[in-house]
Amino acid sequence: MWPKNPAGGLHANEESAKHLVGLVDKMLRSLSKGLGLEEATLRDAVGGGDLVFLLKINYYSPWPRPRPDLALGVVAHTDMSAITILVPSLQVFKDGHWFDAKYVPDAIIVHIGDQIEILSNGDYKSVLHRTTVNKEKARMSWPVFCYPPGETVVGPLPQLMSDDAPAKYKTKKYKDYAYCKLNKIPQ
Ligand SMILES: O=C(O)CCC(=O)C(=O)O
Ligand SMILES: [Fe+2]
Repeated sequence: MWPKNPAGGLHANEESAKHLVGLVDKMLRSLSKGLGLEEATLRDAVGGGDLVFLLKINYYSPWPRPRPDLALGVVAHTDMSAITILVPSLQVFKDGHWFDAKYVPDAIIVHIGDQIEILSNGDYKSVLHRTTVNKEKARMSWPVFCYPPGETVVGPLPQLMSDDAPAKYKTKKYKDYAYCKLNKIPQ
């Protein structure tokens, strides 16, 4: 699916994919530990070695109209993935305000996606984010969405639930979650 041009593009993509797989593995281990669980818990819950990595290329053309600050590239949303890896230059919502996640050379952003929020029964929050447009410059972003195979059943982890902490989310197949999200049907 990867085009032959630009030359070297395929190689660069394969190399970065290798690093990404390792990084995501580390992140999921740390996130599991943060919940007081076995390191492999979240990774196993999102499909283990079958976790899907989807690279999406976004192109935002310049917006040479009055008040580009009022136009949005992508409206506010959370990602339905487990986690998303991308380079910062978007806005995230925290404590009732939008903040610029400034570009820091060599840094990446890791979004918690909906599936990790569900598995953690709300202990981790799927980040609400959006993108803006620029008057003169086009902008591109290359987020990688990491999500479970469609048949994977995702719900709050039983280890995290008790009489005091009942399930806050439904348990369902990822493909059914994605269908509802994409079609704006309540989960
Ligand atoms: O363009 C970006 O930086 C992020 C895009 C985004 O949030 C998405 O594609 O889900
Ligand atoms: Fe997003």
